[in-house]
Amino acid sequence: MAPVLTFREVTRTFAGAGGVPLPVLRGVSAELPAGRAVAITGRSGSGKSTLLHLAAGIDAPTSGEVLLLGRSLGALPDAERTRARRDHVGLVFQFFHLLPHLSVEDNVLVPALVAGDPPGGAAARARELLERVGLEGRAREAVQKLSGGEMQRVALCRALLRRPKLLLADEPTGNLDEANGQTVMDLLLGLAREEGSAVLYVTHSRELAALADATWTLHAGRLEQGG
Ligand SMILES: Nc1ncnc2c1ncn2[C@@H]1O[C@H](COP(=O)(O)OP(=O)(O)OP(=O)(O)O)[C@@H](O)[C@H]1O
Repeated sequence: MAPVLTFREVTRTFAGAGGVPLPVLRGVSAELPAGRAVAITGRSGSGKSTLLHLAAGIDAPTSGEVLLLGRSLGALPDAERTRARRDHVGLVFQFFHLLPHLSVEDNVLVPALVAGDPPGGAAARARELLERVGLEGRAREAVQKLSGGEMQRVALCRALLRRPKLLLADEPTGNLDEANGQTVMDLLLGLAREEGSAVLYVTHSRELAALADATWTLHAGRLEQGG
């Protein structure tokens, strides 16, 4: 079985100040097998978010390949790349990116709406996920009334709604206090494990990185793998 995610000799160079090339990733190769959780660590500016954006197909490598379930994202036509992302990748961000005026439940349902899934099945799945994160009683409330930790739990349900093979999270606890961050991280990893989703998450916290099965540390454009 192909790994969920493969980086093959990936480089990413940006145009830096004054147009000077800024090589952020200098040849990164790594594989994320199904069901594994990996934490990306490294100093500020080491390329953690860049790596995550490449995994999501939001950004493209300067050279090398990113493969999702064995298919090279760069080789896919735009529409197929979008579909691959929609069908197989769930995203969780630091600032939640929820639609403030919609209800909790409708926020969770957005990916099903975008994909044109049958509404009945999606609604049942949304309720099941909200129950698992302890928000079943809040389903009809406007999401903007929730606390930060609650909002991130909603965002987690949204990301998992369509049973993605890959869950990507960019500092999912970066905007939460320590206790809320721990709760969200426990839920994120616990639910992903139950669902069989592989997880790649960026964190600055050593404690939260230690919850993963492995760590990938970025340093000087290279990736070091740790147990
Ligand atoms: N679109 C872009 N254009 C130019 N430079 C960029 C772009 N995106 C990222 N960079 C640069 O690439 C480097 C790595 O950025 P990235 O956001 O991946 O780092 P990070 O490790 O996630 O940092 P942090 O921990 O501070 O969030 C930084 O120097 C950043 O300024």
